[in-house]
Amino acid sequence: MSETPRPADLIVFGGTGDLSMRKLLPALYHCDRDDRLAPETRIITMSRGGLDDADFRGKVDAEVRGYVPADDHATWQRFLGRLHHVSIDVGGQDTEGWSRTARLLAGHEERDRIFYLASPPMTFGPFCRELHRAGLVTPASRVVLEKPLGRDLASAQRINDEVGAIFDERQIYRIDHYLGKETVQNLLVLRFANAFLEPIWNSLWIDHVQITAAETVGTPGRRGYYDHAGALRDMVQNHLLQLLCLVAMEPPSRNDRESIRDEKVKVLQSLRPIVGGEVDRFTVRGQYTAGECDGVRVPGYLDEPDSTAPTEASRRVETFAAIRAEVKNWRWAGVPFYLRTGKRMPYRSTEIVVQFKDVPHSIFPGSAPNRLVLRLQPSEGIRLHLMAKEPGAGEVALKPVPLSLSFAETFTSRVPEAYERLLMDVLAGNPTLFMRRDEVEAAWRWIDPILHEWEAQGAAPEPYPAGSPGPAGAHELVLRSGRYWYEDDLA
Ligand SMILES: NC(=O)C1=CN([C@@H]2O[C@H](COP(=O)(O)OP(=O)(O)OC[C@H]3O[C@@H](n4cnc5c(N)ncnc54)[C@H](OP(=O)(O)O)[C@@H]3O)[C@@H](O)[C@H]2O)C=CC1
Ligand SMILES: O=C1O[C@H](COP(=O)(O)O)[C@@H](O)[C@H](O)[C@H]1O
Repeated sequence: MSETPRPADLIVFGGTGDLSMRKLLPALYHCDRDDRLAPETRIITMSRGGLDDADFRGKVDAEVRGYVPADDHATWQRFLGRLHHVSIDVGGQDTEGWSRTARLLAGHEERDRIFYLASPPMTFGPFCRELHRAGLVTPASRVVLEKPLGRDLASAQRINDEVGAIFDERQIYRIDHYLGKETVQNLLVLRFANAFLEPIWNSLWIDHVQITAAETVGTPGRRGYYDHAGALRDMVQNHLLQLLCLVAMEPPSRNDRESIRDEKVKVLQSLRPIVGGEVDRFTVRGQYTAGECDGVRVPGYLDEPDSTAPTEASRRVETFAAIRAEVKNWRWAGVPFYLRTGKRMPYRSTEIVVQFKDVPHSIFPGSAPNRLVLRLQPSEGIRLHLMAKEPGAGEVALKPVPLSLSFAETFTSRVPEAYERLLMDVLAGNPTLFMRRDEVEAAWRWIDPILHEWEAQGAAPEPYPAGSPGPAGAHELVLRSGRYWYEDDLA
């Protein structure tokens, strides 16, 4: 039986940004529609845009409507009624914004108070300090920090210190929305609730692993954020490394937040550092130029529509990154983990491909190694590529055939968006699927030398046309060891 939701005030800092409009507000609407928000729960958003409640509701009505089902007018109106907006310039000595926030929150100190920081990471410290100064942190407060936490190890440590000066670690929820995706949670179930995989889940049987997060979207309107992030900080440091951890981790002793997080940290600490001259051999960076994506002609990164003009930072930022990583431990010695992510790729797909080794001695011509594909999105599912005999008499002819599990076909209930799950976990005070400080910092420790080398070189990334599967260097990265990317699983 589901618990009755408790009334809460959810304060979303960065409430007019891309994340809020595309993901958070649609997810909250779905929660509302499923009666998972208490009637009194309010969503108070903040930005510098000078909007009031009515302006903001109008903006959401116009912009978020496209991301949610248009079937329930009454629920939509109820949802709009929960929204409030405070115009505030954090870090800009804005006292009026904080006074208005205090007036809105006054009298509701007993409620759960969630501060969701959906804003650039450099605003996290100032926001927490100003929040504390305004006297708005209650014992029932929690703070959610979006990724990437900082832009390198030093800034991540500083932000962790700054936020930690105001909130206890138990009140801090470091979000990586990939951990809320159904297939990602299913990866743990697949590995640790089935006996057959564990004996072959190692370097004796596995040749290599590919983790791809390909997007068709570009970065229109996000130059302010993206020029200072790039694909390595935006996707690899967090989402892709989290996926790598879940594939590579040892079986935890319990399904609880500390046991799982302990095992993930061990993987991050076992990653072989990529330093100095190795960076050119083991990493690739690209930036999209104009091309055709999803059948539409789109501009290159530098010509994306934005309120600010491209700068030198825009020219150097990567919208595609690929890395050959290695986990230096007994289980994974010699097994490359290829990671890649890119904007304006030919398809939207996030997949983990586990490529097994070939049979030690083949008695049939045309055999190919088995491959396990975990598809995170779209159409979540698991596929195992096996060899089978083509029916017929005469010579045995082999054919690779997939054994497929589609979640949509197997389970009738709607697969919730990752943010729905995670927002509900924050409201319920459950931090299991959130990252611990040492985990985030261990990821930065591995990423830092790559960033430093790229920055020291100062070179522009390799161009690739929008709608293509990334720069030529990405193919050379895998080809050097006689491998290739599995595009056919993704398309
Ligand atoms: N977009 C996405 O799909 C995802 C984004 N994220 C993370 O979420 C964060 C935000 O990303 P995104 O939404 O794309 O960024 P945007 O640039 O689109 O939005 C940033 C938001 O923060 C507000 N803001 C920035 N500085 C201040 C300030 N000093 N005072 C008040 N408000 C401020 C902006 O409002 P205004 O400028 O009007 O003040 C805007 O609402 C980033 O850390 C990103 O990594 C994480 C997962 C997915
Ligand atoms: O964190 C981010 O994720 C999105 C991709 O998320 P997905 O759930 O659609 O795979 C990405 O577009 C964005 O740049 C990044 O900040």
